[in-house]
Amino acid sequence: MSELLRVEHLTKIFRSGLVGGFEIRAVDDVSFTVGKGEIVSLVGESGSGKTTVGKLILRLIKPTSGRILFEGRDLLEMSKRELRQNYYRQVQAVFQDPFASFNPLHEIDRAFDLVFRSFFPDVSRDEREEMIDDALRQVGLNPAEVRGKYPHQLSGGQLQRILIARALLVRPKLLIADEAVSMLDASTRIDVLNLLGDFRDRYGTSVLFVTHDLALGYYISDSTIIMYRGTIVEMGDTEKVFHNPLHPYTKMLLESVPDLNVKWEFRGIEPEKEERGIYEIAGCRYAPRCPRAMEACWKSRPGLHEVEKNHWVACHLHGGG
Ligand SMILES: Nc1ncnc2c1ncn2[C@@H]1O[C@H](COP(=O)(O)OP(=O)(O)OP(=O)(O)O)[C@@H](O)[C@H]1O
Repeated sequence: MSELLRVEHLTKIFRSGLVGGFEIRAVDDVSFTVGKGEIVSLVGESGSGKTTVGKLILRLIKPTSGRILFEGRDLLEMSKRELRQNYYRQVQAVFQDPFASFNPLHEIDRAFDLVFRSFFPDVSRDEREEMIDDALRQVGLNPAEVRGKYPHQLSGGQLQRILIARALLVRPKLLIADEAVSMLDASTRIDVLNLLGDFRDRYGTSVLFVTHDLALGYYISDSTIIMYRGTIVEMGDTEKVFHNPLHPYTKMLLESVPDLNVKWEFRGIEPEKEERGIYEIAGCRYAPRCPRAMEACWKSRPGLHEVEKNHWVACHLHGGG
């Protein structure tokens, strides 16, 4: 599979407070690739840095260090004009809350205005109407039922489909879907996920699927990246990561995926985690929570190590030295 996106040693440090403030390494030395037509899930709990990675790729924020290459071109070397005219035609995004993406005072049709102004300024009115109808049909909506409606007259699933229709209208090479199905009910969620898979199969669209939900990641992706506190702890072919998880954090995550045979039970409330301490640890950031932490885990940060073809893990238990 040829490469579309390459992220190299990406780091983003946020500084919190002025005097006596501290640094949050939201993304810390993260490297991975997304192939053409590949669906990659970026999985991790809240605060692991997933959204920050997505924002860096969308160039909404600048990295502290590291590079992002799209088809070999360094994003930092692209001018604002190039980003607007070329990059955003190739890289589109859909976010979590569909309601937040629409102006409640405007008909949903207005959501397409910017796309047409930016990328199809010369199409006629009739062509434009036809393109919107066609895009809506492609995401399983009946144009007659949704056009001319206000956001409050449609469901979250319908609005999210409209946003996906808008993103896919420009036939991007990469779609960043950041918790894009999290707010939908279970059956709509699968429909929307299937839609992403369908687009990949039809048009070769690559997808970076950002989620905290392992089951959804497993369902849709070819490759999986597991993040913990800004770092990648394990990544590789989805089947390998899920069926042969090696990092204690991945194992813990997989054990906590609800299973029909396991009933939820109260296990006490986890104490508040000390954010500051975690970012200052010299070794593995997972060490404070890891049941198998050894001396080395506190002293040095394990690097990603290829344990089998297309399966990497950053753990001292598995040779990451
Ligand atoms: N603009 C910002 N300023 C300061 N800290 C930030 C900023 N954006 C994110 N962070 C911090 O960076 C860390 C990673 O945040 P990020 O939103 O990328 O995580 P996430 O994995 O996407 O979590 P969630 O699923 O809750 O959105 C968090 O500790 C967060 O508080």
